[in-house]
Amino acid sequence: MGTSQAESREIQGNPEIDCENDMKKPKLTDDHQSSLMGLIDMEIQTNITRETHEKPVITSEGSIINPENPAIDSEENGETKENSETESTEELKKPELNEEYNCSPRGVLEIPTSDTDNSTSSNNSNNSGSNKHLIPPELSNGLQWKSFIRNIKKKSARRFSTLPLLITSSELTRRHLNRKLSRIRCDEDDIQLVLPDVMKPSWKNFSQAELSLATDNFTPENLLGKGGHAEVYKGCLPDGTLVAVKRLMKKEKEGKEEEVRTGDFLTELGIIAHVNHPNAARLIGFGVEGGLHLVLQYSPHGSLTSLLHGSEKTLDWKIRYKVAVGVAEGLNYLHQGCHRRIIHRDIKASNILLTQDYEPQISDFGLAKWLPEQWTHHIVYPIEGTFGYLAPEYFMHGIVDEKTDVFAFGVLLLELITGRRAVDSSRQSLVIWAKPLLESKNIKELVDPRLGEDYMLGEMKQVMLAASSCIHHLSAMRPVMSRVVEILKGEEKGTGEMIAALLEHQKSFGGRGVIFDACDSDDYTCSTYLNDLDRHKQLVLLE
Ligand SMILES: Nc1ncnc2c1ncn2[C@@H]1O[C@H](COP(=O)(O)OP(=O)(O)OP(=O)(O)O)[C@@H](O)[C@H]1O
Repeated sequence: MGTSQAESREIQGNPEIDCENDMKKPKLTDDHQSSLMGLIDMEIQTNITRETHEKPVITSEGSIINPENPAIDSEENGETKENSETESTEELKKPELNEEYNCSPRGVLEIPTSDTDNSTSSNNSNNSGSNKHLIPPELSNGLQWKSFIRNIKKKSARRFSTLPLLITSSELTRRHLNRKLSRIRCDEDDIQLVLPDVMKPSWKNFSQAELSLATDNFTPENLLGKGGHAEVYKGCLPDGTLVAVKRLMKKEKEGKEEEVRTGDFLTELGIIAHVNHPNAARLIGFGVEGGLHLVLQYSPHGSLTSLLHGSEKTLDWKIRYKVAVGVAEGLNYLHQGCHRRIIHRDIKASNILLTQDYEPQISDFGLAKWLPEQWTHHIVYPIEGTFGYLAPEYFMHGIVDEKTDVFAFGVLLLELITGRRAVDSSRQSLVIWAKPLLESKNIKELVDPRLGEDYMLGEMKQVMLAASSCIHHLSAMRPVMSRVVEILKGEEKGTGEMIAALLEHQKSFGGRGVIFDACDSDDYTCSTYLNDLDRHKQLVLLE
């Protein structure tokens, strides 16, 4: 999460609640303390239902936007007022829920209540009688925990709207559970998590004292970075492991409601705990005392932004190419290789961290969305992300699918090629600047002058080809990430194979047809897109 980006995020909770339609949703009562992971699960569901705060927001980086969207306003907001936004969304997506996607990433992370709370558990979205879990006594009894729960309960009550539930206990069949889930123990604590077999991590639940010890009491000297709603501190565990402790800030300048920020934070926890790939940030543990904390693997080289744009030293082409391929593989995993289909929604240089050997890791899953298999896309509000990286169908219509990330990845590739920022200090969009040069294959003009001739021409051409196809203004024309990986590695397929791969890909998403895209029509040309982008920029800058 880049500071300016998060600073500009502005969301309002859904003021309209349809409690009567919440029959299947987890009910939280004072007597039934739900678990952290159960709450994460709810967070993910409610995340989908947020309504936009229609005011566009500008940030120091020009990074975030939340523009008024006429199409949305006229067609969907009206409906939202009467019937809830669900219906319009449903109409577009026509989801047919089945057991294959009846639990979200958050769903499988649930830690239901203690044995005495069986009644609540049965209401809980993912619980099944055979999956009882325990909250550690220090959590379930502690004031800290109670106030945390209370806080979230308020939020849950306010923000549950009428989206169809993606997860219900009845939908979780035993066969499904047996096949996909296993119970694991979470470190020494009595937390037991339900997780896919493949993952089996052992997260530690850190006490406040342990986190304070690790970070030297969160001393400013250990501050690694500050986002819009979190601060990240370097820490060292007693066994010498270096970690990054991400702490949710209590207050935010922007006025984003605390409960919404908590939601984003839990979203991040829910997703990050679910991913397991060398090119995705790794969760070591979490803490709930004295606020919400994520404990992550420490990335010694910091973010790609600092290496590419914030350092005197020129970043070698070899590392740039490694980053390009690694991020592509990480995204391909999120989209297709992961247990669930995850759209990151905020791919940008500051969210790519580098390990000791410069292996890139996708981080900051605060905006990520889980997309059910047979849905073509989400329509989301508010339109969050970072200006300069946003696909046209997203910033104009709020449409989110894999191609949203593909576009942002294309912009990231342009940064690696050119050494320029997605939006420079004079608010010039890198996409607008680079498009004509890519089309004319003007390598000399495009390539970062700091690189001189120190790059492999073949690799450079591959990265340029990938960038060019990823930033296509028509989402259907952008390649899927598996193909982007091939292009980057020079394993490009012929046209026939490409079409076959595309059809195969579509089949793998439940036979959906060509991905719906409001911008995908013959009369939506590249120049229309560039005009839109320019107008969009003006809108952001005017605010
Ligand atoms: N695991 C890590 N290892 C090293 N540094 C990290 C790690 N995680 C985060 N950081 C540093 O802290 C900064 C802030 O991280 P984070 O992703 O939480 O915030 P952000 O991206 O700035 O937030 P937002 O974009 O939501 O405003 C990062 O840009 C990075 O420099």
